[in-house]
Amino acid sequence: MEVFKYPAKEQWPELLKRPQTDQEELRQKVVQIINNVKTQGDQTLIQFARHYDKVELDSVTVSEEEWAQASDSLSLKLKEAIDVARSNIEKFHRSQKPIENYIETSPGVWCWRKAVPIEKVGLYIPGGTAPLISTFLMLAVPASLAGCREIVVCTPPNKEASVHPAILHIARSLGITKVFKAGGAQAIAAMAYGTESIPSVYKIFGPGNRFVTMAKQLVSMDGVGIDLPAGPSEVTVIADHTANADFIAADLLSQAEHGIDSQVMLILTDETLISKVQQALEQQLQTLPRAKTARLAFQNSRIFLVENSAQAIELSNAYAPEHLIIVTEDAEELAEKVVNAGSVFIGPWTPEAAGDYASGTNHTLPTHGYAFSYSGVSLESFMKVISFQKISESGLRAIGRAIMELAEAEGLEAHRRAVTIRLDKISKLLAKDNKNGEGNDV
Ligand SMILES: NC(=O)c1ccc[n+]([C@@H]2O[C@H](COP(=O)([O-])OP(=O)(O)OC[C@H]3O[C@@H](n4cnc5c(N)ncnc54)[C@H](O)[C@@H]3O)[C@@H](O)[C@H]2O)c1
Ligand SMILES: N[C@H](CO)Cc1c[nH]c[nH+]1
Ligand SMILES: [Zn+2]
Repeated sequence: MEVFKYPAKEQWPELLKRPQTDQEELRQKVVQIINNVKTQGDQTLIQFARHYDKVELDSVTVSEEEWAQASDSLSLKLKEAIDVARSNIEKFHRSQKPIENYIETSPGVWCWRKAVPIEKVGLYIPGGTAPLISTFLMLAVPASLAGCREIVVCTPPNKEASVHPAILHIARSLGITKVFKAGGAQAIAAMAYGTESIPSVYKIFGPGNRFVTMAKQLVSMDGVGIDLPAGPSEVTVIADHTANADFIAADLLSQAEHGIDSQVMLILTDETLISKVQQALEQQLQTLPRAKTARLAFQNSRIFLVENSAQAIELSNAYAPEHLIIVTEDAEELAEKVVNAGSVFIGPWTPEAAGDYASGTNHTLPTHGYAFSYSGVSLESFMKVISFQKISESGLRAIGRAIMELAEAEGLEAHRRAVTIRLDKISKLLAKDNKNGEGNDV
């Protein structure tokens, strides 16, 4: 990892750049894949599985036998780990249930919102280099809690031309039956437009590589909802003299091992940590199975030495990392100053891996600078909030003038008349009541 000592602010934009890819070339490739799926459906999925996943599929559907064997093939330890993670994810996401506020904005004018589940959702579970069982929990648990009626799942087939049994085990426990063997951009297209086997959905969720992320962005232009651009993983660590170099190295490696396009950043206020972390990284890489991938990811990654924690947080906010770990004396205070990040991990005992798997927060998070404007997946992501209003006659009289004035200013006469026609009617009714001696307000 290249080291930058006290970089001047003008250099920050260049130093904080994400790994670049030729977006136009990528877009053209993905458009082609999407078009193939639109015209040839399942056949394209089977062809791409042969080409990219190196497996021969008869069908993209999971067989009865695969479903039946899934749970038995898992160890008890893995099942227990899944239960712990699921329980915490459920607790945290259940607490996100939107509150329905019933507000009287003016006398007689009532406004409220109601959250309803999105009826049909598609979950993409990455599986190119690792079967992300945890991503399935992160998406399927809130989708179920939200009450989505139809949950469609796509994940690349593994070497056995099947789906990881843990995914099937979790699916069964949540009552999800529509799991398909399809990966990459073609899976996104299948869930957006439908194929013979895969139903189309209203909104697609899930992280993935650049092909998946580009496909989500392209189908979103065609009216299909997407959660967020959740691409190659990132972590930034802010550390001072109190931090443990071995812990820092482990956390940096945990994201670098995801893929060669991952990016990890280390911001230090203590110069002596630079060599300590570098040594720890080298030592841990010796026994890391995915060391080759991590080393390549380090080519995109950087170490910054800054003067104090205020500068550290400013630099991190200017980068907007997917994950931010803060291990400084004033970690909680610094965490208060975070304005751009997907998820924050405070103190030495909070590894980023905890959020990846089992603390309860969602790990589907914005990358590539999207944390400037996007949040990670939550329970609300699986819901739409519909606004309602009800106005009484007196309520319309109270706000009618404002509506008419604004409509007139916009030159939209029909809008103005939609109010005048009612106010005229109210006036006539009032006049009639007065004549009859009742004089009630309406
Ligand atoms: N941001 C987040 O919240 C988050 C969460 C988990 C994982 N991730 C990221 O998700 C990514 C997962 O990537 P992955 O590759 O392991 O799995 P993936 O499932 O996203 O992609 C694998 C599929 O990509 C397609 N593909 C591979 N090479 C291709 C090519 N040259 N042209 C067209 N299509 C091709 C194949 O169909 C393959 O099945 C990683 O970058 C990881 O960091 C992000
Ligand atoms: N760190 C990834 C999100 O960027 C999520 C993940 C899944 N499994 C392990 N990690
Ligand atoms: Zn991870």
